Amino acid sequence: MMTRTIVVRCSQRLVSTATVVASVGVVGTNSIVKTPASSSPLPLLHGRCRVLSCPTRGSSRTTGWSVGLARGECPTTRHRHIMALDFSATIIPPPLSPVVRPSPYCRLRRSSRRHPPPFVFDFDFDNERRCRGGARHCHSSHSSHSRHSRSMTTMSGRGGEESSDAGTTTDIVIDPEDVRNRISRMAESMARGLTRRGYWTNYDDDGDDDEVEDKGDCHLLSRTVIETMRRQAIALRFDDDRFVQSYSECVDSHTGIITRFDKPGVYACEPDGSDYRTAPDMLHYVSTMLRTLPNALNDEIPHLGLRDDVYSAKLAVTGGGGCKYPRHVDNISPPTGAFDGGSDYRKLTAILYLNPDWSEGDGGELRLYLKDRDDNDCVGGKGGTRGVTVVDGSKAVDIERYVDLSPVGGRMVLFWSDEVPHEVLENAPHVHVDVNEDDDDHDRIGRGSSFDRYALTIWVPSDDVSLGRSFVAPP
Ligand SMILES: O=C(O)CCC(=O)C(=O)O
Ligand SMILES: [Fe+2]
Repeated sequence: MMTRTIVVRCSQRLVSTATVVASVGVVGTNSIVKTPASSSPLPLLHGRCRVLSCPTRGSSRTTGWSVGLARGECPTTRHRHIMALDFSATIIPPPLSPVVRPSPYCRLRRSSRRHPPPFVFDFDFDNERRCRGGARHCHSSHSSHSRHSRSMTTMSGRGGEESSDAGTTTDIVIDPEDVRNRISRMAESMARGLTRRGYWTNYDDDGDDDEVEDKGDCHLLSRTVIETMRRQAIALRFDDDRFVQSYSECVDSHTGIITRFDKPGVYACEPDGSDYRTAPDMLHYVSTMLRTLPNALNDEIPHLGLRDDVYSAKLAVTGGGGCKYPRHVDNISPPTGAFDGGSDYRKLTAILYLNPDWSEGDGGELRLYLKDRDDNDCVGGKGGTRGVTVVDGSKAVDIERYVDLSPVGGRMVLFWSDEVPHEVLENAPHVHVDVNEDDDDHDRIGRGSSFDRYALTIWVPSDDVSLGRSFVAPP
C-alpha cells in the first residue's frame, strides 16, 4: 500500500493529522465495504475521488469519499471497489468566513514512484453539494421540493410539512466523545440482549428502562441531536435530492433467482463523506459508531469478529398513509469462509430512529420475530404472537412470537442481520398523504410531513458470518 499526503480543507473544527489505512474489496449487493482502520482521530474527509484505474480492469467512474475513504465503480465489470488507500491526511481548520470558496477542495500529492500505486486517482471537490452555511441554497434538480423546503424555517407541528433548513450555523451538535463513552457503557447490556434474545434496544415503550439498559442511562443522543439529524436527513432528501426508490430482494428457494421489488413509499440513500457538508452530525454519528460499537461488542462476545473497518449504511424515509416494509431477513445469503469483501457478510444491524415527535398510534413499529421463547423476551416493546403454519401441517399448530418497537427518536435497535426476521408495520395509516401527481419522484410519500419515518441503519459485517451464527445462549 502506498502512502499519500492529501491536504484537506475542512469546514469543521477538526484539526488533526491522522493516518488512514483502507482495505481493498469488491463490493457486493447491499454490502458497501468502506472505512479505514485508522489511528485516532479518524478524519471525516469529504470531496470526490476519481478512480482512473481499478484492479479489475479499465477506468472507473467518479466516486465519492466515504468517511475517510473512497469507493468507485468499474464501468466494465460494474464491480464497486474500495480504493486501496493508505494516506495521511492533514485537516486544516476552516476559513473564518462562512462563505465556502469554490477552490479545489483536496489536492493529492503523488507518492514515490518506487511503489507504483494499485490505483491511480485524483481528487476533485464536488462544488454542487455545498449546501450548508453561506452556500447552502445551491444546486437541486428537484426545484419544487427545494423551493418548498427553503421557504420554511422551523419544523411545523404534527401533520404539517417540515423544513430542511438546519439554520445558518454549521456547528456540530453531536458530541462524539460522549457517544463513544455511552456505547462503551452500554456494551455489556447490548451483548446480553443480542446473545439472549437476538436483539437489543435502549428504550422501553412502556417507560420502564430497567431491563433495557440496566446501567441507568439508556440515552445515546439528546433530542437536540436527533432533531438536527432529522433536519439534515430532510436536507439530503429535498435540497440534495439524494433519495431514491428503495427496493428489497427475494430469493426463490428452488431456482435461487433473486427478484427485486420496490417498497412503495420508501426512499433511501447511502450517506457517505460527500454528504458531510449537508449532514455533518449524521456522519459524525456513523463514524463514531463504527469506531466504537464493533470492538465493544467483540470484547463482550467471544468469536463474534465484527469488523471495524467496513460497513454499509442506509438512511431511509417511509411515508405516512400506511407505507411499510415487508417481512424479511437483512442478510439472507451469508457466505461461508473468511471475509473477502465480495459477498454479504452483514452480521449486525444497528438502527437509529430520527422521529422525535413520534407518538402512540403513529404506527411504523419495527416488528422483530423472535425465537420461540417466553414473554420475558419481549423487552423494550409490546410483545405478541401469531399463528404459523408448520411445514408439514394442515393447520396452524405453532405460534410465532414477536416484539413491536416504536420508531421513536433516539431509539437504537441492534439485531443479528442474518438471523432475525422483521418488518415495518404500516406507518401513520390514518394520515392522508398529499400526493403531487406531477412529481416523478416521491410520488407515494408527498412532499414531506412530520409523519415521515426516518431511520438511519448501519450494518456491520463479521469476519465470517457462518462462525457468527446463533450467538444465542443456551436456555
Ligand atoms: O426502519 C426500520 O425499522 C427497519 C428497516 C429495515 O428493516 C431495513 O432497512 O432492512
Ligand atoms: Fe431489514
